[in-house]
Amino acid sequence: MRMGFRWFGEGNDTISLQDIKQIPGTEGIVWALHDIPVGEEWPMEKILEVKEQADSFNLNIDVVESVNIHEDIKLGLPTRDTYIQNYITTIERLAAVGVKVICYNFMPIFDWFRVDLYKPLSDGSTALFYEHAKVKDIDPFELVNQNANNLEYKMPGWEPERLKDLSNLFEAYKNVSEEKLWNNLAYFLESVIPVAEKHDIKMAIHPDDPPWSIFGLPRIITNKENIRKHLNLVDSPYNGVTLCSGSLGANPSNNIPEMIKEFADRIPFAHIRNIKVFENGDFVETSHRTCDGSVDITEIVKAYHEVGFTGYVRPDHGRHIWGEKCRPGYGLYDRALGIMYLWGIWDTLERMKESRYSN
Ligand SMILES: O=C(O)C(=O)C[C@H](O)[C@H](O)CO
Ligand SMILES: [Fe+2]
Repeated sequence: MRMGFRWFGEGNDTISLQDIKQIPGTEGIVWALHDIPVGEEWPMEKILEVKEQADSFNLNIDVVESVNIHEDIKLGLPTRDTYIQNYITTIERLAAVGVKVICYNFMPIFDWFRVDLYKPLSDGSTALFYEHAKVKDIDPFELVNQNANNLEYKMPGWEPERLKDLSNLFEAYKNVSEEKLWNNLAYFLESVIPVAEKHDIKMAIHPDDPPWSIFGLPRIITNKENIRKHLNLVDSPYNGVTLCSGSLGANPSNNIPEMIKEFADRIPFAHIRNIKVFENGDFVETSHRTCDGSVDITEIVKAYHEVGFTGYVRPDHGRHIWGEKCRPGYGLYDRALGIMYLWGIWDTLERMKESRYSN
C-alpha cells in the first residue's frame, strides 16, 4: 500500500509539508484546490503551484481529494453538460501533471455530516460525533449556520457561498428520487470515464458519510450491493471506489473485509479509520486502533494484504489530541499515530509472509 496524508494547502492547513514528510512511510499528499468554486475548471498555474510545493519535499501528488461535483450534475439539470465539460478539463489537466486517482462523492447538498465537531471523549480529547436524535430534530439551516459560518476553517462540502442557497437546493431535490440520482450518476460516469481511461487516471467515488439518507435527501453509495451497482454502471477499471472504512462502518451490517475481497481490483484508494458505534446507532470517531472502536481495522488491513493491495491509502479523520488546534478531524497527531498503527499491522503481515516462505 502507498501511504498519503490529506493536506488542505498552503495557508489553509495548520500542518506543513515538512510535518507530513516526517511521518514514517508517507509518500504523498492527498490534495485539492479548495479555493476554486465547485464546478469551475482548475487553473493549470494553481495545479502546478501545488506540484512544485510537494516536489520540494519529494512528496507525490498522485491522489486528489476531491474534485467535487456541481449540484446541477447530481440534480440532472440541463446545465450539467457545461459542468461536466469543466470537470473533464480538470481531469485532463490533473493527468498532465501525473495525478493517478481522483476521489469524489455523489452526496446531495451535504458532504460528510456530523452534529458535533468537538465532542469531548473520556480521555480529554475531542472528536467528530453523529447523533441520530439530534439529526432528526435539527433544522439543517441552523446547523449550516453553526458549522459553515462560525468555523475558523472553510470546510470542503460546507462552503457558505454554496449553502446560502439551501432552501432552493432542498426544493430542487424534491424531484430527485434514489433512482433518478443513480441515473444522474450514470450520465456523469458515461461522460467522464472514457476521458479517465484515455488519460490513465482512476475515478474513485467515496461512500456516503453516514451511509444513509439524511433530511429526506437520497444517498446511494451506502453498502456492498450499491457499490457493486456503481461499478457496473460503467464496467471499467477506471470507474472505482475510495473504500472508506469509517463511512461504511457506521452501518454495522457492512462487512468491509468482504468488500475489499470482492472489489479488490476496483479500489485505487482506501480510507482507513475507526469509529465507535453505540447501541442506538450514534457514532464517534476514535483512534485507529481496533479495540478503541467498532471497525475491525486489523481485519481490514489483513484483507488488503491478502489481496496484494498496491493502491493508495490514507488515515481518515482523527481525534483532536494533545491540545492541537487544527481542522476538525484533520489534525496531525492522531492521524500520524493512525499511520503508524496501519504500518505496524502491515509490516507484521509482511514479516509473517516472508517467514512462511523461508520455513
Ligand atoms: O467522510 C469521510 O470519510 C471523508 O473522507 C470525506 C471525503 O473527503 C469526501 O466525502 C470525499 O469526496
Ligand atoms: Fe473517508
